[in-house]
Amino acid sequence: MLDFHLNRLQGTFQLDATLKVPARGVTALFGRSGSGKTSILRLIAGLERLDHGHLRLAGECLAGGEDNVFVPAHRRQLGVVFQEPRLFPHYTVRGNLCYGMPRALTPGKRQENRNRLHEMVALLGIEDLLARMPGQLSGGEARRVAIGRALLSRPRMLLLDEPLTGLDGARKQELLQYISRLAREIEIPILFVSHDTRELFAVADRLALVDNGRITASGEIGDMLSRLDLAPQTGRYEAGSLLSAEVLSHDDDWQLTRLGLGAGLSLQLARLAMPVGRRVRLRLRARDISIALKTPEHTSLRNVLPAVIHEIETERGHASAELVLGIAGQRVRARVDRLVCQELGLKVGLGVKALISSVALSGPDVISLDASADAPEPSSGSAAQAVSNTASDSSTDSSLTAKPSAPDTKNR
Ligand SMILES: Nc1ncnc2c1ncn2[C@@H]1O[C@H](COP(=O)(O)OP(=O)(O)OP(=O)(O)O)[C@@H](O)[C@H]1O
Repeated sequence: MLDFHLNRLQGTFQLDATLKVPARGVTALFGRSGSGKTSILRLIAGLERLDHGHLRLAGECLAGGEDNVFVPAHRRQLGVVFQEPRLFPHYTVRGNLCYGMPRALTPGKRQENRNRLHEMVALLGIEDLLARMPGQLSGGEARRVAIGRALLSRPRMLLLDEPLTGLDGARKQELLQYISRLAREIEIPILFVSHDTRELFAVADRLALVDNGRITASGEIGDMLSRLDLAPQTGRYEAGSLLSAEVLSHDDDWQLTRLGLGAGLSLQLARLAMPVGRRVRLRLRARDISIALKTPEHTSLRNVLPAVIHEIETERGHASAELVLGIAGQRVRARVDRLVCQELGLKVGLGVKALISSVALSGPDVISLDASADAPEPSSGSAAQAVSNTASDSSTDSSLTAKPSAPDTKNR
């Protein structure tokens, strides 16, 4: 477990952030540009000193505390990837990758290191770069090498600050999947900063909201996204929910897949190239859900799910109302016109039907949760592209401001 209270005045900016991060899984720091995310990572990495507070990792105090300790950055054993990859300029790419790898004193361990290096090089697609010097790399190539070096060092924690910026779509998806898989396989905390909500949906287990130097709320990502009181921070326009589901069946004739949500309920969407039984995380946008009082007849909508209204939030001056529905025991956000809310007599506790178009759900909204790196199940037809598990490069749907800064950072 990582546990911190980081207090530091930098210029006129007061950082005062408190958080506990479990030993396992990915915690995303999310907040506007200038809210303090990078400052938090720099303090944890040991690149800056605290004014007050403490930083403990697995029970060991790395900074602050009663004795005001300061373990230098290179002794913290953290894997750090910041926006600017800082590679050792006099080492080749191979030298950079091997630099932090654990010492191998037996032939077995040496072989293990070779295997890990080989696997990482293939994953990052940097086979042809191994003999090059950092000065001969493009920005995206240098980023990949920095990620590889951080992961190969067997860190006690990973700090990733916008690690995928500048990578192309396919490479970004592979790395996101890898990070997500890694997080489920290894028992170290991962702190991930990104302004791209799709990246966060793909990898984060928990979300910590950063605002003006403080962590204002934190929790399991699905819960956080479905909390209406956090809507101003988590984003209104692209508001949605993350649901747990499982691939139940495929219909190859009609190129459809059925996902089980639990409690005997299921959803249909375009054919996914994932095997039956695969556990997934499904992203549902609030604006893609309509409400009816009973099951409509003769409709093109394939997904009609019984739901109960848990919360309603209407705001004068807004055309829409925000709802939180309970569907198969999961919290799902929906958005309808305020007028419709009144006309249908929607109120907390009312049983309704949630209508979801299968067209609104696409492959990138479905993220595999299983650790296995098995190749996606082959699929014919256009839906084969639905295998892509997460963000596309072409758009980000964060309602928050993308950040422009590239702080002066060191990788080690
Ligand atoms: N060395 C410094 N001296 C003075 N102020 C600083 C220093 N470093 C950062 N700041 C200020 O601290 C605040 C937080 O910066 P930080 O880089 O942590 O934000 P961020 O949330 O990571 O932003 P972004 O998403 O744009 O990267 C900003 O107001 C920034 O101007």
